[in-house]
Amino acid sequence: MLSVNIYNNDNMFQRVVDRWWKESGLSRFDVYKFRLRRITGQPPLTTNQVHFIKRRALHLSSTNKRTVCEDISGGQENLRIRVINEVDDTPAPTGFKYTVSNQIGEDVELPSSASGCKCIGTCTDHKTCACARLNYGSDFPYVVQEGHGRLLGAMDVVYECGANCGCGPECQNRVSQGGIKYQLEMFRTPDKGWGVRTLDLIPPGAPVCEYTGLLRKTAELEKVIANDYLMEVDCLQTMLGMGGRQKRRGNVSFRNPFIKAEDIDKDPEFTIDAGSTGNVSRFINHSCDPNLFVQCILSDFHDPRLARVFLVASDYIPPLQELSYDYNYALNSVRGPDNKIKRLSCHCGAADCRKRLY
Ligand SMILES: C[S@@+](CC[C@H](N)C(=O)[O-])C[C@H]1O[C@@H](n2cnc3c(N)ncnc32)[C@H](O)[C@@H]1O
Repeated sequence: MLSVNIYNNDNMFQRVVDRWWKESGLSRFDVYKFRLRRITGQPPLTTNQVHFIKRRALHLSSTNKRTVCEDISGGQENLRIRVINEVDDTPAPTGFKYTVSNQIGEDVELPSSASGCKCIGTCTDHKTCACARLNYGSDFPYVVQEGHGRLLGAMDVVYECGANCGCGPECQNRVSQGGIKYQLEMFRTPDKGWGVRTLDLIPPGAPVCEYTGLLRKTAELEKVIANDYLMEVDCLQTMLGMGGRQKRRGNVSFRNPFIKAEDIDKDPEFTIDAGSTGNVSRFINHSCDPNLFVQCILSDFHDPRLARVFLVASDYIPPLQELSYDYNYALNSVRGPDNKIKRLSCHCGAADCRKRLY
């Protein structure tokens, strides 16, 4: 008989493993799942701090939590994002302006909007939806169940419906649009500053949040003081197999009219700078064994150099688990103002941690 110990606050609960099985995760890793059974006579796995609430699988009440901010978004997100500090006396972060969508830098010119599809209401037929047909496999990239959409797999780029499409906001090809859909919480970590965790169960493929900030030319960033909140928009490089933050299928053909192949630079032309303005994504830490991946999405316009960047669940993420993605820095690639190589130790705690972020 196999049993496991579950720790919740100071309590230890032992459960029998009833059944276990293997599933394929989105990133093609094997995921082992265990169905647990309470031993006869044991108390249920719940404390007075833990409640089950409808779809929101697990929600910690605030009784023994120190809330330092009721909503870091100041009411801008659909769901409030509480900030908790049970570690030290650091107050909620300030010094940045919360923004739910990208701010456009002065020298950045946005392309004109894509023409969009001619569907009405909601797009249902991938053969006739002009946006669906731009995707790998000429299909809709998402499955939508009970109002929640999930990507079928990581893609070089996802084409969603946008501003000039005939369909409306309920369309199944607009899953990333309309703000956050899972309850998130910011919390103070012992060794990584602030971090973000989910209070909901997030299924694999679900877009969790957009990485927002000031969209600026990467070259311009050399003139300003570096910060820890930069995200290069490397959609084009990913599409062309020139690198990029995450492993991709690498099977999307390059057929974008905006850019001539000979003009393409190895380095992304644009970067989202969340140093002074951004959203909850700027607080998501790095892990060498992450539960989110970076996904570029095109909707209103189709220039991949200016794609929107999302963090998407790579697996089931249970309530209270910290969210993380792989920052994917090249080792020794970060230099200080004195031009000396900077090093930053990694505290992600993964079994196969690479020990350094950069
Ligand atoms: C984008 S910010 C993430 C939010 C940050 N923790 C905060 O408090 O604002 C990136 C910075 O967080 C810290 N960080 C993120 N992941 C880390 C990790 N795995 N180990 C150590 N520090 C980490 C590093 O200081 C890094 O430069």
